[in-house]
Amino acid sequence: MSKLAYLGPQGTFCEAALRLLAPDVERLPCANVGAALDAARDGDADGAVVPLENSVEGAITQTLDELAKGRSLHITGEVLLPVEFSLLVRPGTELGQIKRIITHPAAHTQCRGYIERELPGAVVIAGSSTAAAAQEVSVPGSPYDAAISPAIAGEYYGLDAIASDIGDRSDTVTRFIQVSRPGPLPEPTGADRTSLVAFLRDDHPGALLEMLSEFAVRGVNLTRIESRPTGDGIGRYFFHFDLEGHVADARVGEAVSGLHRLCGDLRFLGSYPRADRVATQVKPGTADGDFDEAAQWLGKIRAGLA
Ligand SMILES: O=C(O)C(=O)C[C@]1(C(=O)O)C=C[C@@H](O)C=C1
Repeated sequence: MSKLAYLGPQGTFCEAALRLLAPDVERLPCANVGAALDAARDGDADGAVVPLENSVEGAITQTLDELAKGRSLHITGEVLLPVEFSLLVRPGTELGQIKRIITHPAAHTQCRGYIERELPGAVVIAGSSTAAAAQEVSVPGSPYDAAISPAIAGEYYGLDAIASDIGDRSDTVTRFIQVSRPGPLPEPTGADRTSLVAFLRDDHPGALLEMLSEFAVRGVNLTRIESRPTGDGIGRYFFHFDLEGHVADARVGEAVSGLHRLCGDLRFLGSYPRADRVATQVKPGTADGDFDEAAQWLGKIRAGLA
C-alpha cells in the first residue's frame, strides 16, 4: 500500500484533504510542511499532501519556498477543501476564561473578526497546525485555554466545541496539492494546470513582462502568479506561475520552452488535473493542430517548397 506524508497530527485540514485525494493509502503525519515534503523526497513516503493557498489568507509561503528551493518534487493532483473552524476547549471551560488561544497562523488570520469581537483580550499563539494546537490544549496543565481547529480535532483530542463556524467568511477554501518525486506525468485531461517556478537571469526593465509575454502570445491563461524573495537581498525575487493547460499541449510546451530560454533557472513543478475540472478555453490559432500546421508550413518554406 502506498504511503503519503502530510501536515499532522491526526485531525488537520491537511489530513481531510489527503483523504479526499487518496482515500486508500497509509498516512504519515509530519510536524510541518518541510518535514512532509522531505519524507516524500527521501522515500520515507511515496508522496505528500500539503496546503498551497487559501482563498482568504493567500499563498502558504512555506510550501512555495520549499517547492522552489528543495530537491525537485512534482505536483500530481490538487483538491479544494472548504475550511470551517471551531473554538475547542477542555470540558468545563467557559468563554470568559479564555485568555490564551493556540492555532496555525493561517487559521488565526481567517478568524480575526471573531476573536476581536468575542475574545478581545485574548492572545493568539502560533501552533504548527490546527490539530497540533488542539493536541496542546488537551494536555493536562496546558498553558493554552483554547484551540482554533477543525471540529474533528475536538473528537480526536477530547475537547468541546464552545463555538463553531467562527471563520470571518463561511465560504473559505484551501487548495491542497499532492506531490511526488519526479516521474511520468499525469495524462492530459483537457482541464489541467501546470505549475512553474522562474528565477530571473538578471534584473532589467521589462523582465517580468518578457516572461508574461511567453504566455500571452500563445494564448496561455495564468491562474496564479506570486513573487517570493530569493533571500539574497532586498528587491531580489523569483516567481511562481500556475497556468491553464498541460505541458503536453503545444501552446504550453512552447511557452515553457520560451521561458526556459529567458530564465536563469526554470523549475517545472508539474502538470495535473484541476480540482474544479474547468476545461481550458483554447483561443483560435493556439490548438495543437494549429502549431502542427504552422510547423509544416515552416518546413515547406525552409525546403523551398512554398
Ligand atoms: O493546520 C491545518 O489544519 C492545516 O491543514 C494547515 C492550514 C494552512 O496551512 O493554511 C490549512 C487550512 C487552514 O487554512 C489552516 C491551516
